[in-house]
Amino acid sequence: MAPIKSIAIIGAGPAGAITVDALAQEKQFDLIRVFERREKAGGCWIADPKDHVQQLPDFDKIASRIPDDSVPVPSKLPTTTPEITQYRFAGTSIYPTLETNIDAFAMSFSQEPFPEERSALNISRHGPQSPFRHWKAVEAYIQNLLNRNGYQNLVSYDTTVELVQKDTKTGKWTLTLRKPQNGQEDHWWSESFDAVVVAVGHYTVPFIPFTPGLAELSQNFPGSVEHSKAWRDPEKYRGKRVVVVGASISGTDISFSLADVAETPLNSVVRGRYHPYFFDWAFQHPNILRRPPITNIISSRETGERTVFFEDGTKLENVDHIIFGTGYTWTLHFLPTLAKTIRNNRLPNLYQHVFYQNDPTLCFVGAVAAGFTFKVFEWQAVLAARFLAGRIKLPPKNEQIKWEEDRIAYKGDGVPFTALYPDFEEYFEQVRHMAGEPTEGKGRRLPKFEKIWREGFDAAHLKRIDMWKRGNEEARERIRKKKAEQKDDSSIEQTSHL
Ligand SMILES: Cc1cc2nc3c(=O)[nH]c(=O)nc-3n(C[C@H](O)[C@H](O)[C@H](O)COP(=O)(O)OP(=O)(O)OC[C@H]3O[C@@H](n4cnc5c(N)ncnc54)[C@H](O)[C@@H]3O)c2cc1C
Repeated sequence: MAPIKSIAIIGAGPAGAITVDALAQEKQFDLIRVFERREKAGGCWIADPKDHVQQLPDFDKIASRIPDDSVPVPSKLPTTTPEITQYRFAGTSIYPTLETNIDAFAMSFSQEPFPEERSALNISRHGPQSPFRHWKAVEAYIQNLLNRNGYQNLVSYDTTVELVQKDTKTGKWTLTLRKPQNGQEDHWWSESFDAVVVAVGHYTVPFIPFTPGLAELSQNFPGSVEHSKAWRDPEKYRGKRVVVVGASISGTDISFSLADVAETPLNSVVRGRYHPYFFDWAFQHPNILRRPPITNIISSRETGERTVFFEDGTKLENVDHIIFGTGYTWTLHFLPTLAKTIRNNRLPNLYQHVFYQNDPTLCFVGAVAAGFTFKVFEWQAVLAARFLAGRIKLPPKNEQIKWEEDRIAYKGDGVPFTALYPDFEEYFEQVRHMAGEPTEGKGRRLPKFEKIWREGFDAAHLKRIDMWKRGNEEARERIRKKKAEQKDDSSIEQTSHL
């Protein structure tokens, strides 16, 4: 491999930010450039400045199983912004009360502890000593990482990478870039690099399972179908008849937040990734009615019908809202050939989830499922940086392929392939050994995996279970009191009739 002198990083979220530091600390590269389509760093942890996303636009696209996230880049540079761009920019998942869901110290990078400050708005459901952090603290944490050492100068904000192509003659990667120009035509240009690190996350394009009648419902009753990405505040749903679909992190949080707000009972569709020991507690809320998956929806603008049918043959009429907490679809619109190979929310041919086997000058940081995210990004970033600096070699391609085959045999070929849970330590240590130690002060040092991180990770889940148990108990108490009051009222009434 020819020496790597210039590197492009796509994305300035947590993965991109730590990659900048890992690359810079190798002190080996002439040029590091970061391209970020948002106006500032932070990725998933920055709010939409306009916060206009009450309902996601272009519902037809998100209702299909695999949303089309591609922007055609013609050989002649276009003069107008492709329409679909609107959809790709469609807001963030940030809502005012969002907090981290794992303990701050288990989530932080190894050399940058999370600031001590607790929930900025003091809205934590876990009390003042919450181990979790408000999203604004995470945003500041990522931006601080880039503020040091002049890293901000390396970032081109408001810049979307629309296409990445390898020129086989020069061996360089060419990035086609686009920057909006304040009401005027977008500015398009290209830049070339020896290597590219993709750090774009995978929480952009909402996934909504195909459901007969859903698109019609959305058309007949705009605002009735939403994705958790558009979730902001429970008040909007007060007294409304709501179905929440999904029982992973978002679906559970939304169901629990609505249980005392929406019309009772709240209908929660629970199946699929439902975790019997963890999320189960939230669904034991007395106001939540678990429902099996939706089979069909019938709606009519003329008659006002909005009926949802479930797998067990039951139905629910006059539904006001269906909220899908059904996750996101991985997309890579700027690498169209690779994008086509994405299956079951994983990109095949990535050795150690980082190196594209056919050409390891294309690396990925963050192409893994949730769990210890920030630290995993750090380990991956350091591994990629050491390799691109020419300080370590990768095993031959056949061994890389064998690694992937073995993992498929162990984890399957779907989402669990990218889940490092429960073998976090094994992966962290493997990557650390591969990356090796810094030489002559060059490179970021990776510490040994500490058991305490894992304990912190598990403790966070226990804290959430405690919160749910407390909430359930309080709700039961409220219901008991209400029933007792009603009983008192009716006995007074009866007495007065005597
Ligand atoms: C609601 C929600 C809550 C979460 N809570 C937690 C939590 O508590 N703890 C935890 O560890 N994880 C959590 N996560 C997971 C989250 O994905 C990670 O915390 C982390 O933000 C992922 O970092 P990333 O850098 O890989 O991706 P992102 O944070 O998504 O950043 C990717 C960046 O790439 C940019 N980008 C994408 N495509 C392009 C392009 N073509 N050109 C230029 N720029 C591009 C994006 O604008 C973005 O800034 C949560 C996710 C969501 C959605």
